[in-house]
Amino acid sequence: MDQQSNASAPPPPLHEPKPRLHLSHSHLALAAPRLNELQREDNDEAVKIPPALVSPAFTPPTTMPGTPDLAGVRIGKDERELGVGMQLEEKEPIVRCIVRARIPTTTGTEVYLHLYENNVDTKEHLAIVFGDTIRSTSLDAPRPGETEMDRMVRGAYTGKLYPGRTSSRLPTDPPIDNTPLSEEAVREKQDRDDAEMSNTEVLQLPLVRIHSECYTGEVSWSARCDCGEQLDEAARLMSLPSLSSRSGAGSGIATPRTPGAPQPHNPGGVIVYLRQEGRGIGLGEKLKAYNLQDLGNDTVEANLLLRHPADGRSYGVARAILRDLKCTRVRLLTNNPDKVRALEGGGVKGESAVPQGEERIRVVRRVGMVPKMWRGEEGGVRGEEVGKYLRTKITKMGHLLAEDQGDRSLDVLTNN
Ligand SMILES: Nc1nc2c(ncn2[C@@H]2O[C@H](COP(=O)(O)OP(=O)(O)OP(=O)(O)O)[C@@H](O)[C@H]2O)c(=O)[nH]1
Repeated sequence: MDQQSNASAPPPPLHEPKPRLHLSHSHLALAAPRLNELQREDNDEAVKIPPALVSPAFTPPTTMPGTPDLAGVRIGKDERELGVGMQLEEKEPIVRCIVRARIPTTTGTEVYLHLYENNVDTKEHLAIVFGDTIRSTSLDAPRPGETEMDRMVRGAYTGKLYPGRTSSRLPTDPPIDNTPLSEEAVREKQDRDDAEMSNTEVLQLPLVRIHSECYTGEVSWSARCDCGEQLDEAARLMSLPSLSSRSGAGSGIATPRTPGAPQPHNPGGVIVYLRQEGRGIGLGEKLKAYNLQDLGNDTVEANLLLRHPADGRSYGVARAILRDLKCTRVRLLTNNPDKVRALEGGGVKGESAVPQGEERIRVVRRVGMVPKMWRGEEGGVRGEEVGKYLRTKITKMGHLLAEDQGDRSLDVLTNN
């Protein structure tokens, strides 16, 4: 006998298979000299036994004080132009937040984990949301036939859940308004000149990090890369109390507030966690790349020797997730210019089709991520291997770091 269910009908699937990435000739050309050298060595049977692996150092779960200038640096014209390493997408992805849940963390900060589905791949991309002001439009949208319990179970509630709660909304909540903005309203918002924003206004924009999955750096304590440290640091910065001016930067301490003065609104933060392991090549291929690195290649050469692009990632899903979270003007934590370009819409072939009634993302400021080792701080990932990796990111992948920071850091790295 059919059982009556009061659960809402599942939404239609969003997924369509993603076209395979193509390797450009320039990638192979870059790798060719090293490839020839390897082949020559191979013929001579002279492949050297790799030096012993350095023991992996532990990436501390907590981060040290020390805060970059959270107002960030203005984005210049060059950073807005299309990069060479980026994978172009055929169309703007569509995303939908399937479920959200509160996660109390070991540092005491509560975050809201949002799990997304999309129409370009079958991966479970995530948004880790800090603060209570950022909400997902697709999660909050009512679904036909759903009950209040359904809404609470999928995380579409306001405030906090507690035993016995029966409504997903609080009596004081304003009605849900999911009407798309008119074209005129969008244009009006977009026309505002970001350059005219004061630092105080900029600090009211959400802090965003687009992070790509790194099993080795985040789970198995790898000191080959800085991924684990960057994830911890992004979380630490997003957990800081509202920073209302630059004077708080550098100390890791929020600017003291004058008693009675209006409290600055905390803009919150988002780590978009993309399942693009190994810069998009997957864990298996990344492990092969590590073996090629032990054989004397750098991180870019190793990818190319495996016939993968130096960087096989794309950021359309991140763009769509940020729009879903209504984070359209952001401070972006990154050294990677491709992320700035891609978020602003440079990652789609031809004209970027931003869905009607939605805004284009603007990276109003870029906040650099400087490794602790470079800042002369304790902790963080250190060692010769991460040094080489960071140097390659600067010299071959165009990562943006101030000259003096770069030079100093390279000294630290090479004298290690
Ligand atoms: N193929 C490959 N991938 C790596 C290697 N080391 C780290 N990764 C991957 O690189 C990605 C980390 O990049 P991110 O930290 O998101 O970004 P980024 O390009 O370094 O730029 P930032 O925003 O400045 O950190 C993850 O997917 C890692 O798995 C490597 O040696 N080879």
